[in-house]
Amino acid sequence: MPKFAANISLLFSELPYLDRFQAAAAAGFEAVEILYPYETAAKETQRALMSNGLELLLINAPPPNYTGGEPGYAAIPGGEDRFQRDIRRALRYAEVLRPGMIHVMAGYEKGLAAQETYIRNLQWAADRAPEQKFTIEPLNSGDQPGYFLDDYNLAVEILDAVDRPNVGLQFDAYHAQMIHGDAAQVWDAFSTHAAHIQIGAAPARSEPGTGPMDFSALFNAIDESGYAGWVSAEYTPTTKRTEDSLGWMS
Ligand SMILES: O=C(O)C(=O)[C@H](O)CO
Ligand SMILES: [Mg+2]
Repeated sequence: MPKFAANISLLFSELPYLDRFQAAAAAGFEAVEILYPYETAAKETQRALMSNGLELLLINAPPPNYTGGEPGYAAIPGGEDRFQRDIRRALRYAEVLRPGMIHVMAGYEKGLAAQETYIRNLQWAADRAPEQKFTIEPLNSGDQPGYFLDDYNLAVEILDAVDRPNVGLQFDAYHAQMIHGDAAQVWDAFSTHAAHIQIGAAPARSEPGTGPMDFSALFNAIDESGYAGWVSAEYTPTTKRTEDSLGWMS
């Protein structure tokens, strides 16, 4: 069985932000992700992580409030200055919070110029912080119409062109299923590029077991692939209390 982490932007969101850490630890999690930690002073989040013995796996860049709600500028031609400011800000948080990874959001743009911009910006980020791991994640176009990175083949093309050891693929089983129709097949095809895994059940992005996806088979495939990292639960629980949605873990 893979080791499971909790994305506390979605899980435990029935609780105030700072209370989610204790709830995650009490539910047995040893690691968490926070999509956007930027509204709280980094020291406060650091205290919450440390006092609950939690490892921080991942944050996103950029912070959506700071950018006016846009999910990223990495693939926006002409947005390079903004992108660099975003990454510097994320890195300031990362200095305190020490996330294993920063997911770099691409933004809404299509075409060759966007692709070239994305590659150059990712190289810039990777070279600016060579000790920091960065990820890119395809998001399905039903949830994110017009988002640049909407396909796993494209993600690998980008990673090959970026060609930096500290930039990898974030495999999200929910998005993989929504984009390509079979998350397990996507895992088989792209697992060698995976730096991180997130899970949620299509089509509602709910807990495993609530849709047609076969998570036992997927977990077996993940184990068999030799992937030794975390598998982070990133879904909206169908239950009132997140704890009541965790039956799939056993
Ligand atoms: O939507 C997802 O699956 C993500 O992981 C993004 O980070 C959303 O912010
Ligand atoms: Mg995800």
